[in-house]
Amino acid sequence: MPLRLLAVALSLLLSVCFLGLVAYKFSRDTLEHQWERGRAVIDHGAHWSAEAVSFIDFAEGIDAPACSDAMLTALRTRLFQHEYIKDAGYLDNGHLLCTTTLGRSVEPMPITEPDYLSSTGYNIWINEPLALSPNARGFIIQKGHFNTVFLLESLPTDFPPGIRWQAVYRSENLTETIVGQPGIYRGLPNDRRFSVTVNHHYAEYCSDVIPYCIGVESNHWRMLNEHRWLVALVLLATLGVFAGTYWLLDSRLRQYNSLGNRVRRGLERGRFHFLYQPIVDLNTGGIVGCEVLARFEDPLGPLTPGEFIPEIERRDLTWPFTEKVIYNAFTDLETQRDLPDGFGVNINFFPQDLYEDLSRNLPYILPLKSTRFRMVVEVTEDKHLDANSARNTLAWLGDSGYDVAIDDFGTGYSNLDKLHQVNCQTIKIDRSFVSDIEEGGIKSTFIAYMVQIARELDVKIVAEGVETALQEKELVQLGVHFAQGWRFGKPMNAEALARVVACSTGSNAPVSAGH
Ligand SMILES: Nc1nc2c(ncn2[C@@H]2O[C@@H]3COP(=O)(O)O[C@H]4[C@@H](O)[C@H](n5cnc6c(=O)[nH]c(N)nc65)O[C@@H]4COP(=O)(O)O[C@H]3[C@H]2O)c(=O)[nH]1
Repeated sequence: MPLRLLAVALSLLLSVCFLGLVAYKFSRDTLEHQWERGRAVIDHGAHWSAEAVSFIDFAEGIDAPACSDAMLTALRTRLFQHEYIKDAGYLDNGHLLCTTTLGRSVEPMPITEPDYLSSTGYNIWINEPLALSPNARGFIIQKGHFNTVFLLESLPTDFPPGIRWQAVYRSENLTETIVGQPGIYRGLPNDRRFSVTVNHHYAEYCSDVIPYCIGVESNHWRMLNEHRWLVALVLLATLGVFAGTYWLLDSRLRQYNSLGNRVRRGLERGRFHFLYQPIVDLNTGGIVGCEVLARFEDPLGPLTPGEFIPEIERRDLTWPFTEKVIYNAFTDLETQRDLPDGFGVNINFFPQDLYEDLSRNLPYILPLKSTRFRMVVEVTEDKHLDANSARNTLAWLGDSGYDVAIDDFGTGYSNLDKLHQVNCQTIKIDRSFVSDIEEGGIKSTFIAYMVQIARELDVKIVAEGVETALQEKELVQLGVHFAQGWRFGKPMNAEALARVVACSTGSNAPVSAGH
């Protein structure tokens, strides 16, 4: 999956999670709020009914004539101790004779049939018009000669906008609205007094003291509409989460898959493999050696040497890489019986490894210890080779039986005058000189000069990048004895190399055998 798509997918997932969490929290808070307000309504009713029971008990015990000043004073005094009861009255024979707020009535007021008779003998009126004021409605609880009144407006019904509710009196066969919007209370079973649907939150609470319940419902869309600004803010934050996550992931993934990291991981996980390009003796046509060329491929695709070599240098992985090249190439080639003893295996070294003297570790590379091949160290000339330590290493390599070849000779830092200071056995003419032959370009004229210098210094000369018969012919005429290039074979695997070596005409005498 392309990196960007992966980053988008992960960021989307995270943003959705964020939005989900906020929605969940909002939803929980709303429910919590509903729960609190609903319970407050129920608690008020429950407290009031508890107060009513104790008040009526007290009133029954007053030792004073009915509706006398002494009785009314005792009742009023007691009312001060109660929070919820707003009025109390004395009844006889189905008529109300006096109340604490109005005093003794001139005319005894007939009372209506109660809405409900509790199992403990209390008569209950719900949503009843009250004597104390023309618009007042309330709850009335009565037993014996006394009743108590609770005003409906003292219920804490300050629900936030968007929440609808209904309080009901609920007995076995009666569900009567006390206050609120009809149709909200659902009468769910005890264990399921709570429900969340796509559109609604619904919760229901009942008092343990009296059969008094409330259903509270909030509509999600109405709530969202109520909290428009909050919703806009949350959406903006979600967008921020998406953008932030995308930026972070994208940069992390890019970093993870950067050239440098791919190459480092590739080195640890064996993503390199090696190909071999034949080096041919132009006089005999025999293949006398090969150059080992690294290839890289990981799940993200291949990388060219032009891409991975600079990364290896940048990350100071040059020596571990060269060790791997040597280990793999010699292990690989050793399995090919068709390759003759003394067959030249050219390995590209980094000049900085010669400078830092790391190549002295060569004897510890196992397949090299017992090899029947001959290793040629290929190195491009650069400033590192001017240093004494590099020169000493080159001398040590020669003494230890390794050949040294100066690669890409004639380009960049290479310098004919300095050649005699470097201990080398071969120089490799860069491809750019060879490809110039056909055009008769100025560069090709240097080849004759290089051949002459090589003769004087007694070093072999190999032409790189030979692609055509004409180039081959010209090189032979100029006195170049060894060549490498597509004309003789592209980089190939070890089996293919062994096959072409076996089929090649002429002697397969190693490169060091002559020039
Ligand atoms: N157009 C054309 N090209 C030809 C022809 N014959 C050979 N080549 C290419 O020329 C390059 C020769 O390798 P180089 O000069 O050592 O240059 C190498 C070498 O400097 C570096 N490299 C490759 N493998 C290794 C390695 O294992 N270690 C180190 N240190 N460097 C390596 O990467 C460079 C490029 O390697 P490659 O891409 O494999 O490219 C190789 C080879 O494939 C031809 O006839 N025509």
